[in-house]
Amino acid sequence: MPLGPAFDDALAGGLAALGLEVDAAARARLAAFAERLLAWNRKVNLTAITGPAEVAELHLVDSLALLRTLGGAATLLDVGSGAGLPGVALACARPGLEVTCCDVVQKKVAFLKAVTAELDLPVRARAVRAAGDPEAEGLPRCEAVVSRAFTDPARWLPLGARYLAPGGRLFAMLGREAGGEAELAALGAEHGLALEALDRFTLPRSGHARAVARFRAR
Ligand SMILES: C[S@@+](CC[C@H](N)C(=O)[O-])C[C@H]1O[C@@H](n2cnc3c(N)ncnc32)[C@H](O)[C@@H]1O
Repeated sequence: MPLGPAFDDALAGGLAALGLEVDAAARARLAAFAERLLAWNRKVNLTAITGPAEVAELHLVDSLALLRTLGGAATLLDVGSGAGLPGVALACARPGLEVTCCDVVQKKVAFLKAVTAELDLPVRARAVRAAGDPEAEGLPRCEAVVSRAFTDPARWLPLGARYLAPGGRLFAMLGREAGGEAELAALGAEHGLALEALDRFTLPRSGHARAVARFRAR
């Protein structure tokens, strides 16, 4: 079922506010992803956010904000992907990006497999509990490693760093509680990571403050 103008407006407004260029084909993939997410949500608990405009801004635009700091990464691992956020949203927006999503809940991974096959996206979905041992878990080491709403930075940095390919970047997606640059840099240093960028932004419709922190191995 089409999501209607509220979805299109919130997506367009959010992308414009963040200065993100996402072409018409990618927007169509994002809409198709959101439609299937809401359709599956009636039988599998994937998200509490169900209004079309809210899905566009709080899920899709928030996920796509990562494009501002992603650089030229060719491979991306999304840990605790849930309904595919941010991994599937990023695959919709950047066709060349090879994405692996993992989640411990089998039903969510069934959704990820179904939606990415239907939309013909280069996404692998794995049902596994990420515990920091990529080889044993069948997860790749990637140039970009990310999670959203998965755990706090103090736990995420040491775990996520285990999945970095040489020269890769680790991303922490942060909400209102994002610490200052000095605090994040100190936390990174504890785990052998250098803070490279702290990108703060505000989602225009909701006014929610967000940030993305990017780290590299020292
Ligand atoms: C709050 S949800 C966030 C989902 C999605 N990233 C989002 O932003 O909407 C956290 C997800 O992490 C998954 N999860 C929790 N611990 C995990 C682990 N160790 N490995 C993989 N997935 C995990 C849960 O099943 C859940 O789907």
